[in-house]
Amino acid sequence: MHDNDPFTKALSLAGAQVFPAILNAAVDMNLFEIIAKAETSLGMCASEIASKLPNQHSDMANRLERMLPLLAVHSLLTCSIRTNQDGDTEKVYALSPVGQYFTRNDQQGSSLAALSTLIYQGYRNVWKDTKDAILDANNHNHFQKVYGKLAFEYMETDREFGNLFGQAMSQAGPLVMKSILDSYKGFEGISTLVDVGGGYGQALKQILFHYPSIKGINFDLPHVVENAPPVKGDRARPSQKGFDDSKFILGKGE
Ligand SMILES: C[S@@+](CC[C@H](N)C(=O)[O-])C[C@H]1O[C@@H](n2cnc3c(N)ncnc32)[C@H](O)[C@@H]1O
Repeated sequence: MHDNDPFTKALSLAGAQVFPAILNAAVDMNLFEIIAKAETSLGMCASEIASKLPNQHSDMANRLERMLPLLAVHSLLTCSIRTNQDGDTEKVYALSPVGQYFTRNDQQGSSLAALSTLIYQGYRNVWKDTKDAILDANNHNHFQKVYGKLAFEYMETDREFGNLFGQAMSQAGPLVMKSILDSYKGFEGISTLVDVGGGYGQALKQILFHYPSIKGINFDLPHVVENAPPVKGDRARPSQKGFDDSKFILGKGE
């Protein structure tokens, strides 16, 4: 059987739920952060990774050895063979350029980890009845049907979900904004910029960092603004290119 053989492809799709579950477990267990700190570029073997986990048991490395190849098949890790001093070989795993996006190792602490947790765990009740969202003619907002409220109203009552949403947006957003700022020049010449629905204000902070003369107003719902982590700037050197947080204002919507 070949990889592109229809039965092989169909069989792998029949088990398609396994990969999101393993990716979610890897994010929850901080595996990408652990592997990112490997001492050599070749990476770490399963028992070395297991030794860094807070939970220890004798089968841990063996269980990791069953999940790490799946992450490698999906290009999140690289896998190579290391020969030890005694001549034994073992598999070692390192972070790939794709896997880097699931760590928070860049300067802004941006990452796709919280976004994947939001989509897998945060929305788990929404996924259960997906077909209902299609078949029920009266279902115009599936989130509202499942939770009894519109998404942003619900987030005000379920702070855990609201915080996860806020983290997902503020950690993933900068990765997109970085490319926008590289090519889009429409912010040039603006004196005041209002980000309506700006969440925790990370996107606005990035724009103000590139355009220090802009005054920014981050506008969002009161509970979002109240929970936003403080935005720290570069007040000591406001005339230099950088982010001056005296120009950053939080606006509360209703
Ligand atoms: C998809 S998120 C965008 C997050 C943000 N732009 C970022 O990059 O992190 C949409 C945002 O709109 C906000 N929002 C929804 N309804 C709002 C309203 N009536 N007034 C102000 N903000 C609102 C939500 O709280 C949420 O933070």
